[in-house]
Amino acid sequence: MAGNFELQGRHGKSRVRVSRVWRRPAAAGCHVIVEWSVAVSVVSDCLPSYTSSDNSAIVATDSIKNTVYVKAKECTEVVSMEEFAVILGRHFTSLYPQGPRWDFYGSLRAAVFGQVSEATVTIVERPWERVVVDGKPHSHGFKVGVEKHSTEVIVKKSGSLLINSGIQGYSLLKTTQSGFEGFVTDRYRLLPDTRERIVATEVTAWWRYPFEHVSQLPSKPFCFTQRYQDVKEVLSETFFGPPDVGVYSPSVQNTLYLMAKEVLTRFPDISSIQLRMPNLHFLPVNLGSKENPLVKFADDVYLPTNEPHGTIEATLSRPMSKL
Ligand SMILES: O=c1[nH]c(=O)c2[nH]c(=O)[nH]c2[nH]1
Repeated sequence: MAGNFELQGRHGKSRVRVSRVWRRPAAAGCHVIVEWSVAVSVVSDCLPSYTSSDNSAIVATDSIKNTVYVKAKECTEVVSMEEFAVILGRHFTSLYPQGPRWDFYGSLRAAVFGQVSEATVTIVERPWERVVVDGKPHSHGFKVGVEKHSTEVIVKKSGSLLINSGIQGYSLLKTTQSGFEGFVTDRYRLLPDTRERIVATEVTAWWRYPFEHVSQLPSKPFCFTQRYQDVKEVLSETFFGPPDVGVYSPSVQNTLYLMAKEVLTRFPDISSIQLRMPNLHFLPVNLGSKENPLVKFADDVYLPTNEPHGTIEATLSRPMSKL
């Protein structure tokens, strides 16, 4: 309580850019590099700093930023961004307070202040990908890819944990095997039924791992990075279908559902997935007049657009356990 009002606050540091290289000896193979943009936000018992000039319980956002670099340094073995986020979350929720503090007059002052009860760590990766030269993966050469892996981890002082991971900017398109027909016909409808169109989207996916307490984290490191690659592959395989014939999509909605279902079917260690798939329309080009039919559309020339676009999203979860 702050006066007659209820006050809640959180603070932290955003866009902390850190890159970590693991230089394995030549015999062990390749160098590994990651580049992460880290945001840390803590809920802490420093309400007096909002309501008065007492900053004694604030963990400075500058110290939060410094911690990111210290922890990156301490990771002598390759870690995934999910593991790194858990390391940071556990650090902030276990280090503070460092024990009771006593003020000048010997009274207990800070035993309860400064406690970080919760830390949210968000990381977005810049997708450096190993280059291939002469058909061989390069030991220390990288180029930037497109779609981005990210994670959001929430750790509470109790050890309660939430790990979400995701993909952003995953652009997919197919030139056929897509249609849209049988939808509502009313006075606003102009769109004809079609069984032949381009479908293009930029997938944003978020999925949740089932580890709900730090004690449930697998002791043998679970490879979150590999799971990210797996999910990406399953999403694209389901979107496109087999290379030679593809798979017919009756709507973005149906394709989205099948993509989400395939992820949950293939990966028991994912408890739910949210997909956002904007429908980025490729409009048929018809130009001309009665006298001068300049361009007549024959499934060949399109006007690519992203404004306006359809917005289609859904979340698919496993049923809650009845236990
Ligand atoms: O796959 C689609 N779903 C829609 O909901 C929709 N609406 C629209 O105009 N075109 C499409 N396509």
